[in-house]
Amino acid sequence: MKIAVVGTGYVGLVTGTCFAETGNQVTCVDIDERKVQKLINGIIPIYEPGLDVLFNRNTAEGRLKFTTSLAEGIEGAEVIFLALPTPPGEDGSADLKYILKVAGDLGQLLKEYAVIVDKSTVPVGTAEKVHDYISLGAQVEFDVVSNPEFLREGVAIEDFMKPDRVVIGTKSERAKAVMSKLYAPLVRQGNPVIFMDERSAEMTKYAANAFLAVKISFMNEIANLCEKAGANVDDIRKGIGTDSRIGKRFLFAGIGYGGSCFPKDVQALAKTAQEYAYDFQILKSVMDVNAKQKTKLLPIINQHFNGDLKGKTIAVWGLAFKPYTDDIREAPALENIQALLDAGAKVTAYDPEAMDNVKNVFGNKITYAHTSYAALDDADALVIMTEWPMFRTPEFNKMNLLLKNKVIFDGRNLYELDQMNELGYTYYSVGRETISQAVEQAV
Ligand SMILES: NC(=O)c1ccc[n+]([C@@H]2O[C@H](COP(=O)([O-])OP(=O)(O)OC[C@H]3O[C@@H](n4cnc5c(N)ncnc54)[C@H](O)[C@@H]3O)[C@@H](O)[C@H]2O)c1
Ligand SMILES: O=c1ccn([C@@H]2O[C@H](COP(=O)(O)OP(=O)(O)O[C@H]3O[C@H](CO)[C@@H](O)[C@H](O)[C@H]3O)[C@@H](O)[C@H]2O)c(=O)[nH]1
Repeated sequence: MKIAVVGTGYVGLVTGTCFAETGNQVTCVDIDERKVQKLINGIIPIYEPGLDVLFNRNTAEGRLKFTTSLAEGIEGAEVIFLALPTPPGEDGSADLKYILKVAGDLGQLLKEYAVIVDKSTVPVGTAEKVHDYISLGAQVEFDVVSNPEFLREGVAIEDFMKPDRVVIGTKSERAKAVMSKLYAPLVRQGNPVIFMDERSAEMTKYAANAFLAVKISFMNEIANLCEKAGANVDDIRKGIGTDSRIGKRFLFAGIGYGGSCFPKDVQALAKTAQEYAYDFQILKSVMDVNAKQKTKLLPIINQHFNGDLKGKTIAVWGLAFKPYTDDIREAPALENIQALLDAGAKVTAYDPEAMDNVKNVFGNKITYAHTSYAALDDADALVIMTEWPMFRTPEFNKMNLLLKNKVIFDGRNLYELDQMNELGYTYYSVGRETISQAVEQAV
């Protein structure tokens, strides 16, 4: 099948590459000329494990192409995916300007029937709006389908090629047949294609992300209560996660969720609720809890240094919003580093993939270490923000020689409490230990 993907960000690139891998002829379109030139030259602008192998194979075999021309990209395409940004507008709702601009352009350009697919995360009613915008110029028949994407960064290829489910929102039998054919190689027994109407598909995407954000925030609140009550959130996680009704995943307490999706999508769903005059209380709490959780370690760090961080050197391990990505959008590390700088501390940071992106934010305000150990050299304490696997089993002997003080503030609960005790570390983590009265007052 010939398909077009408009937008070559995370989702567009993965969608295009994976559909090329399943034998389709794919053209990806982006207005960013530099990005398109890079892609034509074989340079992938994002770090995503496994993407390079598929990308190289499919570009080499001519199934995956790139252009800045929408007209050229959609020529002869049976399916046109819109994988465009939907950032928060000023009021928190999803800004549809990128989607509706392309929809208007498509109306002028379509020469034969095509299925236009909203792959972006868009609020209820967007498929209808896209339909209206295309209709303004279209001389041919077309359908607009909502097909939200559920991939996670870092495991995007696996998520895309072996999806738990594929949600397709359309009432058109013709579009259903086209989409079923396209997804046939990806859906396995038990991992179904679920058909529904457009509005329900749009809402499904927000419901999924908001539910996961609720799950994480709930555990973060349990963790905060554990600290007061002298319980251990890791044990609680195991204790409840083994109940199949609850499930083991997304129960990890820490310093809150970040990334390009949960924060903006929870906010956008809250805005949708407001538009329909529905008071969605849980969402308001989730946003509130997460905002507090992201900077949870700061008062503890401050208290540890008796309220004086001036001149202290803090090593920070982990800058990306989660491991296996270089994405720093809404990463808790950014807010924490800024607060440490504001308090007069010096920051030496290390991340295996996200350093270049962080340099664009902090420039020379912080120091960038070449290795995780180099970041510790003469540091007064270590702060852990992202759970990259390499941080899980460090050589503590080496760390002991480099750190000025054996102090770790761990936002991701990487180490066992007993182990840290034995090693003689002052170790602060999330939800696993009664924090001292003094710190508790500061929190
Ligand atoms: N990133 C994720 O993990 C993820 C997962 C699921 C869903 N989503 C959703 O998918 C959508 C895209 O997310 P993303 O992270 O890939 O976005 P992104 O910002 O990384 O990429 C969007 C791309 O669209 C391009 N673009 C903008 N206007 C254009 C136009 N008129 N024509 C062609 N290209 C244009 C931009 O240059 C950019 O390359 C969002 O709605 C997001 O919420 C993202
Ligand atoms: O138990 C957990 C799991 C995750 N997180 C945090 O939650 C955030 C999001 O993690 P994750 O969901 O793995 O990353 P994303 O790539 O943002 O993926 C989410 O957002 C995408 C965009 O909408 C969806 O497609 C995915 O299904 C959805 O998981 C990160 O900051 C994680 O550190 C926790 O704090 N605890």
